Amino acid sequence: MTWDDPVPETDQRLVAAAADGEERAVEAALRPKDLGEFIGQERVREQLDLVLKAARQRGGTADHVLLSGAPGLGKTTLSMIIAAEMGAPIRITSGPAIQHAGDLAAILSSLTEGEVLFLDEIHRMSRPAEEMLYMAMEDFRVDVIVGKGPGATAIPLELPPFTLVGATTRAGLLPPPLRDRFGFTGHMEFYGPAELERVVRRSADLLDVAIDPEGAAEIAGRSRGTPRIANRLLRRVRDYAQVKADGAITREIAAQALDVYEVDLRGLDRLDRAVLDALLRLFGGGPVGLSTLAVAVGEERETVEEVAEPFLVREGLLARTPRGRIATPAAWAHLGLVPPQQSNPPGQQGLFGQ
Ligand SMILES: Nc1ncnc2c1ncn2[C@@H]1O[C@H](COP(=O)(O)OP(=O)(O)OP(=O)(O)O)[C@@H](O)[C@H]1O
Repeated sequence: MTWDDPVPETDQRLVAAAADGEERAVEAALRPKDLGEFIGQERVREQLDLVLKAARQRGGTADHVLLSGAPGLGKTTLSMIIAAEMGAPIRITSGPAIQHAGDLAAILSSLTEGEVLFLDEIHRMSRPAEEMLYMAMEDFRVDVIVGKGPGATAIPLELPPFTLVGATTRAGLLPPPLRDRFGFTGHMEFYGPAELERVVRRSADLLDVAIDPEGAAEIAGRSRGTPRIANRLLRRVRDYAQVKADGAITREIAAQALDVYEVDLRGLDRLDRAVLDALLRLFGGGPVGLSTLAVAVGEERETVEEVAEPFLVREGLLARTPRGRIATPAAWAHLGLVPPQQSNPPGQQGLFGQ
């Protein structure tokens, strides 16, 4: 596997959606092996099931598949399931690992018939590689350039039919000619609490950890809609249950453990809460500029903007406005604080109606 990029420090948080190589190795044991085992994502699952069944009935290779969605929602898992359902081997690489068109040519020319090529972070591939991929996807052919300058010649190379599974967190960044060459695009959504609870119970089963439904629900509720985070929290709660109790996970044990790890009931961690806390206590709920907020929290501007804010916005706790960041009523409620009295004329909803 080539997930070569180092995970930034801020992504080493317990609630980060990204994973490093070590974690991916641990995750391998928890991956569902077929579509029936894959929890949630009903629509994508159903559509993919049809695509794969039809390809199998025709005795051919499945169409190229593009999976988009946030990290940790199961794109890699689905690509492995596609290969398994087609009875085909899978090759895994990523956009950033393909710097030159030659890197891609080497991979493509070594594929066997029907093989699945999983290209993670496909939006981060180099432009020449991307252009080579167009032809490979459409005509199962690449032009290998031999030599340099005016004497360079293109030698056409036939490829066996293969299925490309591209994964991206940013479907909008893909050039339309690339997007159009996928026969099927599946958009992965964040998971609901009931689905995450199933993920936790299934993983606990595989890890041979006793957990009751309330314990699973407690972990699910703090997992930010993301199976990867649910599995990671489960592993930390398992440690706690083993050291501090009899190993079994109940609601109480899960809550105690996640309090120790500073992951709150809604899945906010220390950084998220620090941002909200500063916004509410120091700036009365805003509006306040991003730079000022970052200084108040003692973090880089980018950290606040790219690491903390997306989840706070998604949760409806913070809003980005042209005049600065503002807290929503839910943010006051979440931190157990009372918004300051407003002196606005009747009909205006305080800070939020401005
Ligand atoms: N639907 C699901 N049911 C059960 N477990 C799941 C599901 N989706 C993901 N997981 C688990 O979550 C973890 C992360 O999944 P996966 O690596 O497939 O995510 P990803 O979307 O490819 O992430 P990235 O974008 O970072 O590569 C794995 O351990 C996987 O088993």
